[in-house]
Amino acid sequence: MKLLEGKTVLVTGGSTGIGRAAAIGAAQHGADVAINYVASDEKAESCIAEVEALGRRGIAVKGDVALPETATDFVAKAVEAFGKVDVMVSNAGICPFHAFLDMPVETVDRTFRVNLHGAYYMVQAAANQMVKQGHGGVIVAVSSISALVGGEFQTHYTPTKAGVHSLMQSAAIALGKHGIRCNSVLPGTILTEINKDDLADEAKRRYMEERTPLGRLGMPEDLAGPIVFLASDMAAYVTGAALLVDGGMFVNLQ
Ligand SMILES: NC(=O)C1=CN([C@@H]2O[C@H](COP(=O)(O)OP(=O)(O)OC[C@H]3O[C@@H](n4cnc5c(N)ncnc54)[C@H](OP(=O)(O)O)[C@@H]3O)[C@@H](O)[C@H]2O)C=CC1
Ligand SMILES: C[C@H](O)[C@@H]1OC(=O)[C@H](O)[C@@H]1O
Repeated sequence: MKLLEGKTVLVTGGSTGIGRAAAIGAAQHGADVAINYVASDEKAESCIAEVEALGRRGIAVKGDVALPETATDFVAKAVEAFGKVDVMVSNAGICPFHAFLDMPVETVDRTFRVNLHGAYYMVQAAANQMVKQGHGGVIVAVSSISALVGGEFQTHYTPTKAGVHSLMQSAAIALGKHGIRCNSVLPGTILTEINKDDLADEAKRRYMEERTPLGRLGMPEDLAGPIVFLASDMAAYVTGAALLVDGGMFVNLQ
């Protein structure tokens, strides 16, 4: 059964990792897809090639989500190509691991601007388009298990993920009257570019695997199903919710 037949789905940070898996998952479920990305031209093109190989339409729009104009431009280009926006997956993010006491101001500012300001601008731009269209819509934000727990080298990152989680709760209230649902997914540790260097440390990787009741770290594709589900009518009465997708890592105290 195809869950997103005829829908237009926008994904930020769609060139690699979780965003790419969400874009391809949406296309597999019948959606046309627009992705945003900031640097990886070839990877963005190859994502769109995969979308088109599935018989769906796709466009890639380059832009830094930290800038508000990237959001309005992304939405405008998607509307130009496909006529509407049904779903926004706000996913783009960075996590430059660094110790707390000597954290550079620039690293803090950039992480906040990309992960939190970027999500805010994208969600707002998509919501304005959905309100204008007048037939509701869906926003799914990629938050993190890190919205709920800390990380020694993520003191600049975890507050942004808590912020994204909170943004979805408030947006669900602000946008419910327009028929727009807002939810977040909270991935655990998923093997992507964002943590390639961090998990190159064999001992750390083994420790993270052992903390996971399902016995393995996540793959980007593990997020595609939950994101497609939340974007679909199967989740028609789900808003303001947060779905952990972490192999059980969060509940594993002892
Ligand atoms: N991997 C994990 O364990 C977890 C990840 N997450 C979250 O998932 C999201 C996706 O990360 P993940 O797939 O792991 O990492 P990746 O590094 O594989 O993907 C990040 C994506 O975001 C894009 N991006 C980065 N900065 C910007 C920017 N300024 N403007 C526009 N696009 C940008 C990248 O584009 P480009 O390739 O062009 O640089 C890329 O498409 C992030 O929000 C992250 O916080 C949450 C929990 C766990
Ligand atoms: C980048 C980390 O490996 C990843 O990001 C998160 O949000 C979680 O903390 C994961 O461990």
